Amino acid sequence: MMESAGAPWVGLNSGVVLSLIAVLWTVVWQNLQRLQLPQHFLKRCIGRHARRFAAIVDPYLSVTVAEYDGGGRMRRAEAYEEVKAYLAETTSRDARHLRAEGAKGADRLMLSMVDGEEVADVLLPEEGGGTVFWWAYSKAPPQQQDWRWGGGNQESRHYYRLFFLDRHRDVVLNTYLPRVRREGRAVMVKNRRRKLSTNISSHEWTHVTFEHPKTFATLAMDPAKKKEIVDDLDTFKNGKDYYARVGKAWKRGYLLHGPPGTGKSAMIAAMANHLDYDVYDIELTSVHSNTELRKLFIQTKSKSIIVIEDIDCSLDLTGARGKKKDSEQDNKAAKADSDGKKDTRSKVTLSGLLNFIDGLWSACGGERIIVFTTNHLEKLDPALIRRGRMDKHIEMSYCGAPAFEFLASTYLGVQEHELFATVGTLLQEVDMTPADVAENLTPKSIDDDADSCLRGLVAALEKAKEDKANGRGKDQQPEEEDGGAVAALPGKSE
Ligand SMILES: Nc1ncnc2c1ncn2[C@@H]1O[C@H](COP(=O)(O)OP(=O)(O)OP(=O)(O)O)[C@@H](O)[C@H]1O
Ligand SMILES: [Mg+2]
Repeated sequence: MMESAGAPWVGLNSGVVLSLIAVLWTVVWQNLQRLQLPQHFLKRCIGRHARRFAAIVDPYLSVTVAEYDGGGRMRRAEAYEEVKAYLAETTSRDARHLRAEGAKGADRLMLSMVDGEEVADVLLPEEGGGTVFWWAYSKAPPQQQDWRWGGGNQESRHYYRLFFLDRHRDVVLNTYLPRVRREGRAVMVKNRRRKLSTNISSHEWTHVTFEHPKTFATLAMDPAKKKEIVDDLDTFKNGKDYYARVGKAWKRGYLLHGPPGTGKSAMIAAMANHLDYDVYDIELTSVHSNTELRKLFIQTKSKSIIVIEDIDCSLDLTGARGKKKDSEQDNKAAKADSDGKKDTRSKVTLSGLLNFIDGLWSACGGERIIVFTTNHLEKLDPALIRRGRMDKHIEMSYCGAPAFEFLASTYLGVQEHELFATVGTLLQEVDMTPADVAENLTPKSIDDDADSCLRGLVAALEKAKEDKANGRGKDQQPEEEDGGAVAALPGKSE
């Protein structure tokens, strides 16, 4: 049953009616003042009657759910997201003008109201049924905003407003709104498309839908090692109670190290797919200070993997903590180089990063994984990678025979072949990354088959062996800019 008679109060007509009443009220007020009645009498009189009068003029109360609440502009209010999701699911049939966004699943759309649109909603039968509420969607004009929200940004902020009668106050606050939030959360989970976010500037994330195909099923590595990692991730994901019980922040740090092309980035994608988490890829060189790093972190949501790739390249970490006073370094970090030289390294300091990892973790809720990757483990400050910060160190190494056989099965669909033994022996003699092996196993033309691909791989391995014998192997490749030799190569673990 719809109380459609109530609609005009919140519709276009309400504006006209209220204006008339406002004019009348002003006239009455001015005449009362002219009568020169004592102020306290006026106040008491108005106070007593004002609520009753307001209830006659507009019997509807309202609850506003704003896009950004008291937490500032950093993060959209959860309640707002939940109401939006709830209304998208339950009332899109009633609204006349809708906005559509892509949802999970290629053909699906998530619908929401456009500005100024109103829809009705009713209580469920078990909640008493029948009672009608009105939801309106609108935006606050820029001048009404808190200046802290946008600085110079004059964008409007949106809000949902629920209208209801005074006699329904209890049921709205204690039954209806809690259900709206619950159901909204369920809709969000259903429609959730995972995001890959990266910081385009020092304080702002931008995101695309995360659709990386890599899974643990297609990641070549020692099966025992793979199982250990998958178990570790599962234990973490299901460990909410455990972390609460032992009083630890619900987070886990992984350090992936190994030469280029050994699958570190592929492993991160597999982790995100396995856990169904979002990924935040922090580009440290765009972050100008520790404060900005903190701001970026505060904006991340739970159920996410925060990634800092090639940590040794983006940050001057070695011994930084010992050499300089932290606060001094923090201050300096915010300023440009005095000699005007362009510094491509981040101004984030080691102490800033350490605070970021363990200090703030605890304050910002849980279920976050942080992953560092590096090609040079020995360059990292021990403080950064000690257990408790980087709980699990995973070495990604050159391709061994088992990894090769796994790749042959994935890429070519062959489990056995006469060249397997030759490839296995050659892989013991030369270092080839899984990336290079995978590339050799990828058919390049329509005529390529398992045979030709494997022969190509054998040829590539023999050439690498010859180069190594002639002193042109990987170990002799260019030295680093700072003159240090390329790190000692880790042995095969497979
Ligand atoms: N162990 C592996 N199993 C399956 N594919 C792999 C493996 N290692 C690498 N690859 C493939 O090789 C390519 C490069 O790998 P990836 O980018 O993960 O290397 P990386 O270790 O992150 O290198 P870098 O240190 O240069 O960032 C990817 O396409 C990936 O799918
Ligand atoms: Mg990588």
